[in-house]
Amino acid sequence: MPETTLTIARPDDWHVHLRDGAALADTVPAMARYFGRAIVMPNLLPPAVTPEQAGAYRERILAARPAGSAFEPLMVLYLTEGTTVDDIRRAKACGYVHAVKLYPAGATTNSQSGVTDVSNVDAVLAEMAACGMPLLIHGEVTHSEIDIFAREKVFIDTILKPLVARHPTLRVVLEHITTADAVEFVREAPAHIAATITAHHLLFNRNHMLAGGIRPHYYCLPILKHSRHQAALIEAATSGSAKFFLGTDSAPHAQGAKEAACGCAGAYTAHAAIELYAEVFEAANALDKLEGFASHFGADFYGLPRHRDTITLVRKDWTVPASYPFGEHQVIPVRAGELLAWQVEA
Ligand SMILES: NC(=O)N[C@@H](CC(=O)O)C(=O)O
Ligand SMILES: [Zn+2]
Ligand SMILES: [Zn+2]
Repeated sequence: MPETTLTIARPDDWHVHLRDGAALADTVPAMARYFGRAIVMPNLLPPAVTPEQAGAYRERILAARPAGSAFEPLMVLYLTEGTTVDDIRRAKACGYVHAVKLYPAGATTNSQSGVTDVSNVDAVLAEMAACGMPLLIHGEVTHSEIDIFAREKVFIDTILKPLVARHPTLRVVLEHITTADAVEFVREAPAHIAATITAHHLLFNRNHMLAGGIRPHYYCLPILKHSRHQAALIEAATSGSAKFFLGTDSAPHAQGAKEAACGCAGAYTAHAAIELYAEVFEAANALDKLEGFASHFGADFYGLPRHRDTITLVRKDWTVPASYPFGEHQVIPVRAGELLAWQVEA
């Protein structure tokens, strides 16, 4: 008999995009539905590069919370070649900045202010290692001659391995991993090097995006890979290893920006995040491993307390709406119009 309910400690999302402005009225309530905390990505236009800018962004998020919500946004500084050691010290001291994000310049949405050569930020990384500030990494190279499906592996081999060798105590999260190569790198690395895994990279491979028609709502970065990489991610997420934890990378874009001749990268999953992960863990016969992945390992890595309260998932079919409001626009969610098997009890 399949399990019909599952109660787990309240989960957190260790990688999400809430955007800004009018969109916050939609993205923050969606995230606050049952997530206790979220690591909020700083790739705004312009990006949040100082603790003051991150603090102002935090206030805008807090103001968009539904009445009575205890949802806590955990802020991240956007690393640029202008970031100073003093920025890191002030970020550590302010209490609300929990990490610094490395975007290789040109790698993804709003990464144009990112880093062109990581050796230019070594002094800042040394300060982060000294004060225990985690570095979150979008792990892809950007050179036009490198195949898009190889960009994560080439980044690990040519940028990340030398970086962790230069900064052996730096806490690192390789974000939204998509390959067996990333799983292997993280698994073999010391305990202070971890990874987040999205629901969509567990549920889908590149055939879902490209076979039988091109489906722009599956287009995200790093791009969906071969099913053998998907299998490696499922194995890692459901293994019970504390090095792999939940980060949705829910990244909403307006419908028109995705359904375009040159569409934006990003998949929206905040409408059904834990519900989508539950489907993956159930299919892998590993529902007993969902709580560690979703509610324990990320908090432990960031040195934050695990939540004491719980949420309950119920096995009950529901149909995902065709779209959700997104500021002045609409966003098309992952699995729009399709059935999902799990629901979170209100
Ligand atoms: N993942 C994506 O495809 N897009 C993200 C950026 C990112 O996380 O790389 C976004 O901000 O839209
Ligand atoms: Zn990214
Ligand atoms: Zn992201």
